[in-house]
Amino acid sequence: MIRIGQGFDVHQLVENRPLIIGGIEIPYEKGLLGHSDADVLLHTVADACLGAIGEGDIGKHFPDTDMAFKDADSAVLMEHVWNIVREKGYKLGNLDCTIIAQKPKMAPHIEKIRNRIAELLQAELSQINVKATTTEKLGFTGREEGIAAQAAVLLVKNE
Ligand SMILES: Nc1ccn([C@@H]2O[C@H](COP(=O)(O)O)[C@@H](O)[C@H]2O)c(=O)n1
Ligand SMILES: C[C@@]1(CO)OP(=O)(O)OP(=O)(O)OC[C@H]1O
Repeated sequence: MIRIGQGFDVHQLVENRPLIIGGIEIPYEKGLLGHSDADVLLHTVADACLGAIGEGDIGKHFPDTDMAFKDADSAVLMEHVWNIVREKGYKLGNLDCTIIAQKPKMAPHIEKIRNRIAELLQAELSQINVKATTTEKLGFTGREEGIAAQAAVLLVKNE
């Protein structure tokens, strides 16, 4: 059996926060605001995985009202989600995701992010694709008020 999931997330860009995307810290003058480390890409991937197995979303598993998740490392949340996926008997088919950011330029960081996600999902590099796009200065991402991410995942049931 195969299952498809999709994810979408947005976090506000503010001063005095580190910019963490896809499990890596990116040197930049601003960072993303959230209850956790606000890793917009890992939240999106986690949501896509939870969606594929019919397990709701990360807010259900890690409520932003719970101080246990204050400043949480989203890589740890992602590992937790991936354990749920594995316990249900699924492995990764492939993951495709997009970071929507006017700035910073993501291209120099894409391979590192891809490697980190492959590590977190216990997958081959060829199963993971990470893209970036601007919105041509349009909308909240274009005004650099925030960064969004979306993902599509295919999970395959172990034989
Ligand atoms: N934050 C970003 C946004 C885009 N890129 C790369 O630039 C290419 C062109 O972007 P457009 O928004 O004009 O389509 C895009 O395909 C990415 O390769 C980036 O590195 N960082
Ligand atoms: C990750 C969680 C939990 O710390 O908080 P945030 O970092 O605010 O992220 P969001 O994508 O708004 O929702 C999921 C949350 O419950």
